[in-house]
Amino acid sequence: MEAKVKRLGILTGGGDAPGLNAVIRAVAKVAESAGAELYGFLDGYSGLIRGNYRKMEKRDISGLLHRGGTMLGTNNRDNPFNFPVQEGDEVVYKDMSDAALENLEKLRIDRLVVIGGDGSLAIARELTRKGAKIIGVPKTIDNDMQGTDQTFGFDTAVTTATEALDKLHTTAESHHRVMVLELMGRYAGWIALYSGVAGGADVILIPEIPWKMEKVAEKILSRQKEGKPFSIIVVAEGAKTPEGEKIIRETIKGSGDPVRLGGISYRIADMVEKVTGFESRATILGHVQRGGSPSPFDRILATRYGEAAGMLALAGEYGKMVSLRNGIITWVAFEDIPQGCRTVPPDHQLIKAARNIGISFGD
Ligand SMILES: Nc1ncnc2c1ncn2[C@@H]1O[C@H](COP(=O)(O)OP(=O)(O)O)[C@@H](O)[C@H]1O
Ligand SMILES: O=P(O)(O)OC[C@H]1O[C@](O)(COP(=O)(O)O)[C@@H](O)[C@@H]1O
Ligand SMILES: [Mg+2]
Repeated sequence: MEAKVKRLGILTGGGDAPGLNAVIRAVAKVAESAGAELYGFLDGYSGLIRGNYRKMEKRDISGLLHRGGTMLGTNNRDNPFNFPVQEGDEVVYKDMSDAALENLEKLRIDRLVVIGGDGSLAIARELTRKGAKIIGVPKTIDNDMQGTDQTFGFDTAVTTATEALDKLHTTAESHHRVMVLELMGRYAGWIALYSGVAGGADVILIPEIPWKMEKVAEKILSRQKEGKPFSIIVVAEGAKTPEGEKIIRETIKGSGDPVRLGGISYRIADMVEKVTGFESRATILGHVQRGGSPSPFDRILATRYGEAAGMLALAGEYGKMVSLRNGIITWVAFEDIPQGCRTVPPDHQLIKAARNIGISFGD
């Protein structure tokens, strides 16, 4: 293929997700076969603003497919429109988007591939309005992005969470306990729902479905009556308490979305002990869900996304995000991507199926 475009840039933004390296590899391979150069910006948008980059050579992309994380580094704080700058003893937040655009121009980067979640791609959309020519690739373990049916990283996170559930099962059964597993996902319950079903949870609590302690206790006690004096509860970090409170672990100064959720599982374990008399323990699985080698599904999805993004960029397209629709890779214009996070519809088919096989959602 003879490319219109001769020099591509690439960066990864937001929390890392298994499959980032597989996307980078696919973009690099299509660029190489079209005779185009590829420049990788380091640590997300901060590399673009500060001009920290590396030219990607053939040797850089070998051995990448199965590697977790991102070889380029990433960052889930920095926003070019509100970027921390040291002024004397003080850190002040400034609009540094012009510096980002100037670096693209200085390096004569024709098209930039941004691999990121809703936050990083919202920034990409703003930069596009200012003249940057960007192709987006949807990433996040949370699977909460609008404009696509699935993000890469989700399948691996679900696999990791399912393995954790299998392990919690044996100890729950041995000790006749209720084990509560808290999973990531921010304001969406996708990881909790999918791994809860895959791991045989008895109760799944997600932000999308308000729940009551009595209903959770009912499920635990009915299992006890059936001769199963142990239970597994999966809870999404974004699930609220029955009183509607979301549990925040910390707020990160300067971040566009400063809230970091965490801790609901401890509240639930305490309530379960009080209400049912069962001994209960909480586990927060945490960043293990973001790490490790991508599953075959994620390697394939990431490769398909990377190939499509590279081809679009090389053809001179921009202002588009690659997307998966009904098993087909396609694209969606940035301005046609609905705002906000894609949460689990409470009437999702998997929720119905889960209810029909006896899983409680606490409602
Ligand atoms: N809705 C938003 N609009 C604009 N910028 C955002 C938004 N949400 C987050 N950001 C910025 O985007 C960066 C990346 O967002 P984050 O949610 O951490 O990762 P991701 O790209 O995976 O969604 C954050 O540092 C934050 O500054
Ligand atoms: O790494 P941090 O700053 O603790 O952030 C944790 C958050 O990032 C995630 O792991 C991934 O979210 P993003 O893909 O939007 O970055 C969330 O599930 C979690 O709430
Ligand atoms: Mg996000």
